[in-house]
Amino acid sequence: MADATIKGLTASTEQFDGSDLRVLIVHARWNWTVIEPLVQGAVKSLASQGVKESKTAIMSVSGSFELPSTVQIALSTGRYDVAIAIGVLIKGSTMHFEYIAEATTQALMRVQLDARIPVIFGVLTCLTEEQAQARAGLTPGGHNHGLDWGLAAVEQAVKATRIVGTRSQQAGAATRAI
Ligand SMILES: Nc1c(NC[C@H](O)[C@H](O)[C@H](O)CO)[nH]c(=O)[nH]c1=O
Ligand SMILES: CC(=O)[C@@H](O)COP(=O)(O)O
Repeated sequence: MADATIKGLTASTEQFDGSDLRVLIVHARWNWTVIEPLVQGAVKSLASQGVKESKTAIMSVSGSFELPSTVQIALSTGRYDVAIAIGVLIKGSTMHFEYIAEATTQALMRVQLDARIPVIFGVLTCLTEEQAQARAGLTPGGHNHGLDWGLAAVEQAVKATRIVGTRSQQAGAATRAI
């Protein structure tokens, strides 16, 4: 019998309505065979929670290192309620992996805190190609993590809206304060 695992995302007991959300996906093109199913998984998950295709923007960048700046610039437009940054780093023979993994992770955290808009961390940091394939649901027993990123995106965006109000409510509050 295969070893049981306790790992993984437990679904919330609450259902989140994504129908009003504007979602940005920025993905790298490095390691495309794994990126493509991850992006498809995220899109499928968003749609299953009501996010409209017309309100889902998808942008690509070359590598994971380019994710933070592009997410930051896009969020600065005020057009999105949440972003999902998707990249796949696979350990090679130099220290490239370690530097990019660390810098990209730190930068994506900074971008979401500075923007006060949730950024979902869809960056896999894999030691082997097989690890990446399993996490994109490409091998038996694997699981497409893009599905989880879509769930996290809608939950975070809805919860952020509950805390600060919708953008039109925020605009109203600012006007009254002035
Ligand atoms: N090796 C991987 C990279 N490397 C490319 C960098 O992310 C970047 O595009 C380049 O250094 C130019 O700034 N990117 C990945 O996403 N995954 C890798 O495994
Ligand atoms: C710049 C690169 O992508 C490359 O030199 C990194 O090499 P490795 O993945 O073998 O560490």
